[in-house]
Amino acid sequence: MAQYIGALDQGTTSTRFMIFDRAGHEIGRHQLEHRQIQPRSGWVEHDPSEIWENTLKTIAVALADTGLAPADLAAIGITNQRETAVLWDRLTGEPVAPAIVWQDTRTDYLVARLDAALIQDRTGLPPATYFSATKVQWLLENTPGLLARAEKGEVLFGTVDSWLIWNLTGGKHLTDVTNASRTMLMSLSTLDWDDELLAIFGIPRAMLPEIKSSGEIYGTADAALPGVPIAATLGDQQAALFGQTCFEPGEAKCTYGTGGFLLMNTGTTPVRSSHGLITTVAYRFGEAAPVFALEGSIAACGSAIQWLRDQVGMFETSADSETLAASVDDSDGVCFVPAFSGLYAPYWRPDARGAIVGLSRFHTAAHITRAALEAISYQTRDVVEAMAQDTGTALDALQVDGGVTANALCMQLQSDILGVPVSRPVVAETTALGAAYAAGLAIGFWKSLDELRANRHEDRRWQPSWSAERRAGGITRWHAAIDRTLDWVSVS
Ligand SMILES: Nc1ncnc2c1ncn2[C@@H]1O[C@H](COP(=O)(O)OP(=O)(O)O)[C@@H](O)[C@H]1O
Ligand SMILES: O=P(O)(O)OC[C@H](O)CO
Repeated sequence: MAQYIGALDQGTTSTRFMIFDRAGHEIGRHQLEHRQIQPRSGWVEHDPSEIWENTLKTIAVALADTGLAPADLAAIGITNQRETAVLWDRLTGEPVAPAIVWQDTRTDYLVARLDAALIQDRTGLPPATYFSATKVQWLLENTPGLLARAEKGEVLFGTVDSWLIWNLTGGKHLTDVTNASRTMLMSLSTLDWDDELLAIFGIPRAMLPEIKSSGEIYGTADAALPGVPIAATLGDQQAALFGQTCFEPGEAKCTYGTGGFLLMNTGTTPVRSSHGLITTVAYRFGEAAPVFALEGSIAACGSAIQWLRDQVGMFETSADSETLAASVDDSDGVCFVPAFSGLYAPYWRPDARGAIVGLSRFHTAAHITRAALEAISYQTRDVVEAMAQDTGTALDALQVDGGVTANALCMQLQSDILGVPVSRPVVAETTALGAAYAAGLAIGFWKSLDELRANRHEDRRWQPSWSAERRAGGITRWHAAIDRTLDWVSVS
């Protein structure tokens, strides 16, 4: 058998192809950013063709840089930004519209009309612009002739995993159950598309992909990787949970990328949240029982840093945020709530918008940047609290990963604000690693979950240093700042 497994990680900001060996060590990678297209306030789009072109380039360069051939890969796994909706023409394979990205809020008026109890009960998701269903509905209602073509099966829908599999295999229309669970169209009890939901959103079944498990051979990649089996697909947050080897109920991780996502494995029984969390599918291998997770999704995490960098111009690179924030001892009472797309978990307030409060003439870019790092940590604390209330178990440490965890100050603040240790693994690219692990397990490259667990090694651990009084004061001020962001826009 070939000695390596590949992972294609198509994230909100960038696309990367990574290659791992049997010990879970990274052998090589290539990564390319794509454009964040924001034609109007609240709209966020990606160009599906650009994403596909970047996919081909990252695969080619990663192979060239490592001197490997496709035949050296035993399989690849795919992992992707979730919820983002892509529609394309079945005959030409061309996108029929820009992809509507998970952060996009243009469909808030459609969400406001939904029966929240029905949606939540059927899908495990609180109705929100975040999920795919209203994005597809919006495209069908606002593109002349599209609905008629979709009804005839001429126009297809998929989340980004489906788009990539379609292109990699030359025309298979599939998704996996973790991605399907984010569309707001799948029943959590049948794990199939739900006819009543399809009717509510006006989405023809003919345009939907077939729902497969997260780990099985879907086909071989004829483009870019001739002959290599595609053996796993998971949404990126579920892949990170898997890559962090959270295989047992109660094990959790938090990934800090463009958004922030805390997932806890809840075993083979879905746990319903009473505190603003999502019930989602964590993974399923073949016909085995599905494993579920509780998730706290935070809309803006690294994107708050990107915003200060790109829109406001406070620093040159994301890494500079750490140096700038470290130049002051604290945020001196400044709070930054990056509710750019409203607030997700545990608040689910589409009417909220971002705010920086507590400013005086004394404050500088350093205080605001430090407040952004604190906000990432306070938002995470809010979902950790909700998780503790739902499960009755408090976390005794937090496993972290994702781009923002390169920021040691942010991780120290996270430990201070949570009051528990924060642990980052040696392989911080746990999303890609999780997709590789799932693919490797599906083809027998790795034999057991225990073998994968033995590969996890801690790189760095941060210990809490704040007094309980300081922590309590910070949390009170954070919640006061949250209150000031609410009721800012009308969503009906
Ligand atoms: N040193 C850093 N400090 C703070 N934020 C960072 C740092 N490095 C990267 N980021 C942020 O991390 C995000 C990218 O993380 P990544 O895990 O690649 O995200 P995604 O999967 O969403 O594309 C960006 O928003 C970037 O601004
Ligand atoms: O691209 P990321 O890592 O920010 O993840 C995006 C999530 O999948 C959205 O639900």
